[in-house]
Amino acid sequence: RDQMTAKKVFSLVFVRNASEILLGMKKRGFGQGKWNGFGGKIEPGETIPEGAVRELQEECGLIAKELKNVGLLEFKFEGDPTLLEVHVFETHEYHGSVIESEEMLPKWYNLKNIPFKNMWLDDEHWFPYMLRGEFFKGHFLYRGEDLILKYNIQVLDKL
Ligand SMILES: Cc1cc(-c2ccco2)c2oc(N)nc2c1
Repeated sequence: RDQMTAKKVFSLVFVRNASEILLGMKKRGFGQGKWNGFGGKIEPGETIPEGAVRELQEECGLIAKELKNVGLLEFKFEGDPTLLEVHVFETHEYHGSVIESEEMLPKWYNLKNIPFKNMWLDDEHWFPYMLRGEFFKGHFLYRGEDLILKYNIQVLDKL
């Protein structure tokens, strides 16, 4: 059946320094109660990187001076035709100071101590690719938020 696949495009930005990664505890809405990168829906009229820079500043106060696209994640929820397309970025060069927002409580984590038990279940599968600097594409099928039915991850050469 040719079902209109409603696609929603999101950004997801991780701020890195040599040994740490900045995560935000989502205080409300989608993904509430989970540590994640900073991001949100790409708005009409903005490019994906522009949306990524905007959401990062809105959610934690930092202004990214450069963004590196490190991967692409696609999510489906069983019983929901919507495809979530999440463009993952890293930044190592930024200015401003980290502030708590209504959406997010930011916290630096040592790369050896990432709180996967309080993150989306898919993160444990693809974080190693990101931390190795590999460009990855992953697809995950969820049943609710607490069960991954199927997934695949591939390492891609740069686009
Ligand atoms: C289903 C899903 C969605 C997101 C998301 C939405 C907006 C930004 O990210 C995720 O992020 C992570 N790490 N796992 C995720 C799973």
